[in-house]
Amino acid sequence: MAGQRQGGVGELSPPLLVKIVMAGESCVGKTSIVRRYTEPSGAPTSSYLATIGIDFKVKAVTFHDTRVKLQIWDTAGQERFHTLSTSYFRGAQGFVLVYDITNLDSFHSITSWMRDIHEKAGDEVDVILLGNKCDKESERVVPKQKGEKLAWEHGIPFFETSAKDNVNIEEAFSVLTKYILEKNSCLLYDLNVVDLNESKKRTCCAF
Ligand SMILES: Nc1nc2c(ncn2[C@@H]2O[C@H](COP(=O)(O)OP(=O)(O)OP(=O)(O)O)[C@@H](O)[C@H]2O)c(=O)[nH]1
Repeated sequence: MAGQRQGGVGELSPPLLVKIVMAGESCVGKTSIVRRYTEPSGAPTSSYLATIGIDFKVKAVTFHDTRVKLQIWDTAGQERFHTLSTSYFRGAQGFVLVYDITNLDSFHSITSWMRDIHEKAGDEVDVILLGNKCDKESERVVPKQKGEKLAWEHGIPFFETSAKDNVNIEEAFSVLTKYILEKNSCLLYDLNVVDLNESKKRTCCAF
């Protein structure tokens, strides 16, 4: 059980570090989703500002008494940043793969993004698929069933989300975190600057 393992709140152990990477085409809403999840008043602004290169945010969560520090890397979806963006895939434990329900190309590109993820981060990483902008129902071109089918084919969870209306954002990250922690993979404790030698040690989760 997560509550009985080291890393529990009561023991004041350092949090586990989990690296999550946002992936998907430009303008699908990756930055807006990260902002909505990590900032208290994280509603997206109506003006679009493309991510240049890479950005990251940190969010501390407690999961079944285990403290977790989510390091969320927000990559740029523009083609010219593709090599840079995918270079950050290595070492990630989880991916939030996003398309826009009003943009068919962004949906069709998901298979290629999945290939990139497995090529760079291995087959064991956890991925969730998000069909974002579900508040724009009148402009929808990707039926929900198509998203569900694609996710089913890849064996990954699926949510339709709205960063604008805050629909399913918390739920999506919560499911991804749960999957990562349950996988019993080796995660690092975030010892920060307390003891640099200790922080290099790998510690296996014992769920
Ligand atoms: N209606 C609606 N608009 C959204 C939603 N999420 C994002 N947007 C808008 O979509 C545009 C692009 O959002 P971003 O979050 O910058 O997209 P991105 O995927 O990070 O784009 P890149 O940085 O180019 O990769 C912005 O104008 C947002 O306000 C949503 O859920 N609903």
